[in-house]
Amino acid sequence: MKKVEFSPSLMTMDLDKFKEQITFLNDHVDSYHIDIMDGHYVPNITLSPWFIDEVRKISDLPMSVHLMVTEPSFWVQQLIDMKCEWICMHAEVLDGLAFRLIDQIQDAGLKAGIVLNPETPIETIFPYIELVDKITIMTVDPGFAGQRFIDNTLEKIVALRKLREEKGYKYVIEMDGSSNRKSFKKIDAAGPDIYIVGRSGLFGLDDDIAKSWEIMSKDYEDMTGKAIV
Ligand SMILES: O=C(CO)[C@@H](O)[C@H](O)[C@H](O)COP(=O)(O)O
Ligand SMILES: [Co+2]
Repeated sequence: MKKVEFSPSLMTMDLDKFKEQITFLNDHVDSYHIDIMDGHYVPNITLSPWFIDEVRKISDLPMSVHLMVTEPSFWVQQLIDMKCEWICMHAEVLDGLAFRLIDQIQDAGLKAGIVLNPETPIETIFPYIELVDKITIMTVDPGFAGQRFIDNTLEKIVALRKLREEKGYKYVIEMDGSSNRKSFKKIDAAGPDIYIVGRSGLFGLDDDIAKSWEIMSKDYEDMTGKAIV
């Protein structure tokens, strides 16, 4: 069975424990999830390219940027210049830009991802789905941590897996939003490749990141019967 990956959403980490948490997670996770918001696409402002540079000083792990912005072109070029390994853009702002931006990212040797809001159907990205390296299904409304899990988004994960199997597409499937003890079982049944874990699933579980990781691993194992490897 293919290994499930966990990618911490760093906007929910404890900034007063930045070095301690990143140093610990470097040995346990496969990538970092960096939420960049512009205050327009969603009514919030969080991380930035500067933050990626700070993480890079103490980590060699791939960074996956989740761009919640109305002008993706501006941010994409900056992230390409920084050689950010995964650049993920919301499908809802890609009309008339999708092919150009996906090419731009991939021509630079980086990976292009597409993110879908809870109410956006997977059919929206069918014209370019065969090109993309990752598809992220939002399981909450974008913009904030601590929101309720939207169950019917999981149907899209199931459909994407089926489609990949049938057509031989290359994308990996990621979920983002409120993955924790309460939702692990239903997420596991849908079967994404990557779980984004934030405050409710990881950072908020204990003051000590090693203990939080241990609790999260146990939660996942209790709820799915599978160990985190
Ligand atoms: O993109 C977003 C929110 O717009 C996510 O990456 C969240 O940062 C994460 O899903 C929070 O998870 P919880 O803290 O709510 O569990
Ligand atoms: Co995100």
